[in-house]
Formats: sequence, C-alpha cells, structure tokens
Amino acid sequence: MKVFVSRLIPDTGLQLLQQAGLQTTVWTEDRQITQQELIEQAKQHDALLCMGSDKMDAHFLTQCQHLKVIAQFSVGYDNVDVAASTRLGIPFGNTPDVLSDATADVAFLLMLAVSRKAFYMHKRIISGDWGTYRPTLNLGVELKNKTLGIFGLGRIGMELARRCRGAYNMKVIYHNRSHNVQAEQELQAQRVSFEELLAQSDVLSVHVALSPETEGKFNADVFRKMKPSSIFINTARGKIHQEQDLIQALNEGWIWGAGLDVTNPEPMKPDNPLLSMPNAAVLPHIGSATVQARNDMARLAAMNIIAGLHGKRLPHCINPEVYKKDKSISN
Ligand SMILES: NC(=O)c1ccc[n+]([C@@H]2O[C@H](COP(=O)([O-])OP(=O)(O)OC[C@H]3O[C@@H](n4cnc5c(N)ncnc54)[C@H](O)[C@@H]3O)[C@@H](O)[C@H]2O)c1
Ligand SMILES: O=C(O)[C@H](O)CO
Repeated sequence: MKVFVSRLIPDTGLQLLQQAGLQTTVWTEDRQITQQELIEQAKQHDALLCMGSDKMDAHFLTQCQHLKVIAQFSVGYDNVDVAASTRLGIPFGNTPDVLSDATADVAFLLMLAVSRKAFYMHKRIISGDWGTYRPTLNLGVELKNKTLGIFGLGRIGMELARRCRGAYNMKVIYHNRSHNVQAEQELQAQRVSFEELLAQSDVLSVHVALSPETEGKFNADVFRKMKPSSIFINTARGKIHQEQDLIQALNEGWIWGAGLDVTNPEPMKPDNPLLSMPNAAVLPHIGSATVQARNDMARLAAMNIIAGLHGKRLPHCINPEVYKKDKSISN
C-alpha cells in the first residue's frame, strides 16, 4: 500500500512507515503543494499524511474519497471539513499531547519577552541605539503573583498554567465551555465568564481551537475591556484575533503588550507594524518546533496511517463517528 506525505517529516515517522512495508512518497519541493497537485498525488495513493496548512475541505475530500486514512501532522484541525470526512467514511487523525510542552514554552517565552520588551530591546541594539543607563527608561512589568487568564484551558493551556503557577505563583483563571476539574484541583484554577476573564487577567493567553465561534473573537470591543496593564498572548491561531484592532489596542494603550506565535495571514509581511512596535513580539508559528515534539508528531502521524491502512481505529482520531458507520473496524 502507498502513502503520500505532503512535506518532509522527521525520520521517526518515515522509518515507521517503511518498517510497516508501506511505499512512501514525500513532497520535497521547497514550496507548499497546491490543492490540485495534492489531489493528483492522493489519487495515486491509499493514505495521505498531510500538514495543517493543506486545505482538507469538502472539495478535496470528495475528490479523494478512496483514501483509507488521512493523518495530519498537527493537533489543530481547523483546516479540515470534519463532517465531510466522516460522511465520506475517511478516518482522520491528528497529533495531540506530544507538542503541548513545546507550545506552552513558546507562550511562556512570549509572555516574558513582552513583559520586558525583549524583542524591541534587541532590535535597538542592532540599530546602534543601546543608549546609556537611565533609571526611568526601558521599564517592564513583573509577573510574580499576577493573574493568568486562559481562554481554552485544554492540553496546552494546562501546561502554560503549570509553568506560570510554578515560576511566578500566578493565580489561574480560565474560560471554557466546561469545567477543567484537573486544573481546579491541581492549580486551584477558577472558571470565570468571558467578561470576567477580560476584566481580571494580567496576562491573557489564547489556547482555544479556531472555530466559527472563536474566529475574530478578540476584536476592538474585547481589547477595550482588558486591563491597560495586561498582556495578550496568542499561540493558537491568527484568525482568533483581529490584527487591525490589536494594533489599535497597542497604539492607544488599551493593553500593555502582545505576543503572537500565529498571525493572519502566515507568513506575516515584513513591513507589518507589529514587527516594529515596542510592545509587541512576534514569532513565525514555531510552537511545536522542537526536535522532541516534531519527532513525536511524526511517530504519531505514522501510527495513525498504519492503523488506518490495517483497518484499525486510529490511535488519535478527530472523527470517531466514522466508526459508527463501519462496524468491521477493530480496535
Ligand atoms: N502555535 C503552534 O505551533 C500550535 C501548536 C499546537 C497547537 N496550536 C493550537 O492550539 C490549539 C489548542 O491545542 P490543545 O491541544 O490545547 O487543544 P485542547 O482541545 O486540548 O484545548 C482547547 C480547549 O478549548 C476549549 N474550547 C473549545 N472551544 C471553546 C470555546 N468556543 N469557548 C471556550 N472554550 C473552548 C476546549 O474545551 C478545550 O478545553 C489547537 O487547536 C491549535 O490551533 C498551535
Ligand atoms: O496545530 C498544530 O499542531 C500547530 O499549529 C502546527 O504545528
């Protein structure tokens, strides 16, 4: 059986596929494969290992309904028409948990960087503007005993909350659809309304999935309700905040600063005002970019492919409803 992989992934995954006797073709061009090219490749294969940047919409899935399994190399799956995948009987996998530590580290890094304007200070050194020591200049804010607010306290949010509680004794509040009992017991986290999250957070970090409900959620109205001393962090998806409103919020002092690992669009243009603002820090979507996380993501994606091709349940499946239609699938 044959697998198409839409970007070069670490050997940990490719070796698993090869050991399972699967013939593997990898897209190695230094550009993203177009959807039409992906359809043409997928038509010649039994399984697809794709990226979060590939558009897995109803058009693609209908064209490729012969695929026995699709495994995505990411935890987020806002690029996937899950209902269409289920309707067409295609099990779809993702890579949860193994990237939670790495992504929480990036949220923590951004929080610290913004609190001390670190990216901006670095740019000033490069431009020859170190300046002299002045007691009233270059001042940041401290995080000890402050309040961390998490929008979407799941796997990654939990890891950030652990870091903030351990390092800075931060109080943790969160807004979720349901209670996170583990966070409440382990970290004394308190579930609050969205309005309370905005009003109380000193650092507000977004860890919710992108969905119609969360798209554009952080707009001018929302930023106006945050504390002027607060820091906004988004490592989830760029479409969750409205960029022009965020720039206005930073320029007009509605919030203290912002740290982003995700933007809309990606890549961000080099002349984007956020890249030169003293109170902003931007990274190029590197949340899961550690050797360990990427090796583990490759392994999980390969395991999903192998299970799917053997007619077994995927270890990490985003549409388990697909199995209700096919009683022959075993565990
Ligand atoms: N920057 C990166 O490289 C990177 C890496 C990994 C994940 N991500 C993003 O982070 C997201 C979160 O990943 P995770 O593994 O923590 O997911 P998760 O499912 O464990 O956590 C998300 C939490 O948000 C809650 N939630 C969902 N919709 C909500 C809503 N409308 N209102 C309130 N709460 C809601 C869920 O109940 C859940 O507790 C992913 O979907 C992905 O977009 C980014
Ligand atoms: O959702 C994810 O896993 C990341 O954004 C891609 O690395």
